[in-house]
Amino acid sequence: MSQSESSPVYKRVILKLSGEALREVGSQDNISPEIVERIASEIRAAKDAGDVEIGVVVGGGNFWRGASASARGMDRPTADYVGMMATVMNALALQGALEAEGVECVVQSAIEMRNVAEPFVRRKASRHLAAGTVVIFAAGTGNPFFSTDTTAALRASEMGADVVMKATMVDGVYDSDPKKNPDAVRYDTIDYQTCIREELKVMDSTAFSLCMDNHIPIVVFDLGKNGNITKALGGENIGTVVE
Ligand SMILES: Nc1ncnc2c1ncn2[C@@H]1O[C@H](COP(=O)(O)OP(=O)(O)OP(=O)(O)O)[C@@H](O)[C@H]1O
Ligand SMILES: O=c1ccn([C@@H]2O[C@H](COP(=O)(O)O)[C@@H](O)[C@H]2O)c(=O)[nH]1
Repeated sequence: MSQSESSPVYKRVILKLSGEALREVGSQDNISPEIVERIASEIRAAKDAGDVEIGVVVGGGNFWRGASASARGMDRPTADYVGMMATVMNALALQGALEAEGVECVVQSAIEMRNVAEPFVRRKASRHLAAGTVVIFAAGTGNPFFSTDTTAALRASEMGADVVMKATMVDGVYDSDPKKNPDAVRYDTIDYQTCIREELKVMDSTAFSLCMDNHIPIVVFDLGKNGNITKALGGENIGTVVE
């Protein structure tokens, strides 16, 4: 992929932010204001640098994961609704940080909570994006048994986005989980079918399938490295491309 100054590589992007990455390693706080500020300033820099429309889906893994709570005995749908609420907390924190950076921003929630967020309305969200406003999609899909990765794939499909950028705790897609296998090998590019067939758990298979069906490439990159969000949104090749 090459970047030209006159035509941005991506017109409309869905940026999936890891919830887990919002927590500082070793801290008791689920959200690090410093990390959120850094992310917000990188998003601002990307907007300043180019004409890119940015929708954000934020995960909830810094607070809660429904599947883990369910494995410990909690009813799965209830556990999943708790997880979706967690994403709303992260969305509000990010909204505050973006506004402090002077970035126009709204939160749209898939579960109605009008005191803190607009309800998710597809056409309104699309208009916000077209006007240059960052839209943070909170509360996942609004349905249990899904993930925020699937939410990113879904919102990207609905919004006609060019790409899903998954900013996470690893720097790409490997042939096995690099956190468990130090000998894991990273791919520069990989196809959706291989990710699904080999059960590469960097994203769930529903998310891979939805992107595949709608021809939306996915870029997986390391959120922990300063400047990566700005680079990725600017079209720099800094992770694994799934297409
Ligand atoms: N084949 C693989 N390649 C890369 N990462 C993998 C692979 N298999 C498993 N993983 C794991 O997937 C994780 C990223 O996916 P996951 O959805 O769990 O995180 P996240 O996006 O940070 O989530 P959350 O938003 O829930 O906090 C990585 O931290 C990595 O350990
Ligand atoms: O559409 C959705 C999205 C999320 N959930 C629940 O929220 C948590 C946190 O999301 P992550 O993708 O793990 O960051 C998730 O574990 C689910 O429990 C959901 O139910 N539906």
